[in-house]
Amino acid sequence: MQASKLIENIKFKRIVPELFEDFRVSLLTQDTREVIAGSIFVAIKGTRIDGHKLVQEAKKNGAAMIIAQEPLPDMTIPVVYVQNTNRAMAILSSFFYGASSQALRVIGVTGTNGKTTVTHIIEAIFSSLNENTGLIGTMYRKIGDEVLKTKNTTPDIITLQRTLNKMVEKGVSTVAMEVSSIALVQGRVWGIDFDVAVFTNLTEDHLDYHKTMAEYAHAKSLLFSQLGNKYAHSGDHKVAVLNNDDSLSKQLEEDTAAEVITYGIKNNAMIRATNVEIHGQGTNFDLTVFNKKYSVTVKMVGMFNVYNILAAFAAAYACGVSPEKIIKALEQFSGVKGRLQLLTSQNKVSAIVDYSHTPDGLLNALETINEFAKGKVFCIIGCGGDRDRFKRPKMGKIAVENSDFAIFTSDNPRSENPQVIIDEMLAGIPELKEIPTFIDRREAINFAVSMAQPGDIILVAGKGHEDYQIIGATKYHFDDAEEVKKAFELKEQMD
Ligand SMILES: CC(=O)N[C@H]1[C@@H](OP(=O)(O)OP(=O)(O)OC[C@H]2O[C@@H](n3ccc(=O)[nH]c3=O)[C@H](O)[C@@H]2O)O[C@H](CO)[C@@H](O)[C@@H]1O[C@H](C)C(=O)N[C@@H](C)C(=O)N[C@H](CCC(=O)O)C(=O)O
Ligand SMILES: Nc1ncnc2c1ncn2[C@@H]1O[C@H](COP(=O)(O)OP(=O)(O)OP(=O)(O)O)[C@@H](O)[C@H]1O
Ligand SMILES: N[C@H](CCC[C@H](N)C(=O)O)C(=O)O
Ligand SMILES: [Mg+2]
Repeated sequence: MQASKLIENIKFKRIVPELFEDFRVSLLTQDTREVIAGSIFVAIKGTRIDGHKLVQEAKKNGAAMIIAQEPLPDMTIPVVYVQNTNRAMAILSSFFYGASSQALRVIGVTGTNGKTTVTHIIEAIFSSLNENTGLIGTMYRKIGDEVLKTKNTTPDIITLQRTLNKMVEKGVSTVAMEVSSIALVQGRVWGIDFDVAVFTNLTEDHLDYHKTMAEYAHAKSLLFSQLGNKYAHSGDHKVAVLNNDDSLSKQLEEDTAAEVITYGIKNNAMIRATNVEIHGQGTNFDLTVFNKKYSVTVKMVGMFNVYNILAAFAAAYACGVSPEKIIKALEQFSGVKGRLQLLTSQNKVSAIVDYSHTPDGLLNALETINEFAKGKVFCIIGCGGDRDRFKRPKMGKIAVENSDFAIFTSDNPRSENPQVIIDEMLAGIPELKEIPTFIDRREAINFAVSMAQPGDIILVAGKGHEDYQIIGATKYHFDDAEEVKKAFELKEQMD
């Protein structure tokens, strides 16, 4: 695509110099490290770095044009001044990468907990129909069977548009995508044509970023207010999938112009589960789809997973998939790595690796485990550094009150002092209770495994699928499931 043609898509701009030699754009990027000859570099003012300060580096690396919102010294390459480079990046990337979301069925999932799980269930449903699927989220980006690494749960808009473009090339038809509140606020999904928007729940997290629960709720609502504001005649039918048991859904229903489909357990809903029975190996429930009833058995456990299943069911149903086909896929689905992942030692001690890293997530995981635990429940928990501090005392309290034996340790301390994080967790405990604490997560796991007796369950919470631990600025290899297996082996050798 020619540069002149691409920048035509921005209405209000000033080009310096006004007349420039046109060129074929090789790449559109906001990152100097990606720039190649013939690139357009978009200068973004980030939280750490101001891209405007890197324009010389971009030029040195081959950039042929700069998009900026602040005055730059004479550049000798054309500079397009716009009011907001973030918005310009969203517009340009949509045109440069062929507005691929319009050619795909895009299902966006937002909410504090359950996004990764719901997107995986949705992917499994559409794969079972022999569709070529795409998935974008915390763990990876997946194009069919190809797995691509990812930095953020919801990538920046250029990476996102590039990924969707690749999905179209590879024949993907349906994409399940996690949409984080931070991404919504930062405009990382501006211009994405969602077909279905799913809301899981809203509980406390990310208050370091959003400051108040009201702002956090507003961020989530953007996915719904941006959905379905035009009614196309081509059957391009937008649907909002809302959780009737979460009070925010009323607000989201008001925010969207799309048709709404509700799900729930406690309150009446269009898609509803009743008679839920959870046992060690899975869950049974009755599913009412409008007025029709089905009986369902799934391999996943936990009341919260019934919500996740209902959310995914409603999303697929909204796309016209029959209940029978959805149920068949649900019954096959065995869960997501690091979400209530069960490991058992030869001497019958169980460990569950789970990604619960919010107060609500931790409470849900512990409540589920307590439902089927025969022996004692251990809970190994830490809280991430450089993230919401307010959740630390709450998570400490939840761990102590809902397990027989809580052990506090480090999650990803990042730039913070790990002992300070542990002390903030200890501050949430009402009485002066003796809690074993280990800065070293491996030691915490070994300690719990050495203490546990046959029949006991050890919840290793907070890091789920993560195969790293970030201490300071260094990312070390660390995998909870691997560590548990090693600790089990060590114990078996000693016994
Ligand atoms: C606080 C935050 O949200 N930061 C995000 C933000 O980065 P930033 O504003 O700090 O960017 P920056 O590092 O200052 O860089 C500014 C600009 O300079 C450019 N740059 C930078 C360095 C360089 O050498 N060359 C260069 O060109 C960068 O490409 C960027 O355009 O924009 C980046 C691109 O979109 C994101 O990758 C980055 O996410 C960081 C890694 C992060 O940790 N974010 C977390 C808080 C987050 O977004 N989490 C959510 C929710 C998670 C969940 O609940 O599941 C997520 O969606 O991941
Ligand atoms: N619907 C739910 N309600 C409450 N807790 C849940 C729900 N689903 C999952 N959880 C808990 O939250 C943890 C994280 O689940 P999941 O990864 O699906 O959420 P997520 O929204 O993608 O999280 P993240 O914001 O980190 O990407 C799980 O390990 C589980 O303990
Ligand atoms: N998406 C969440 C994941 C938290 C996972 C936890 N292990 C941590 O590092 O705090 C975040 O970035 O806040
Ligand atoms: Mg996720």
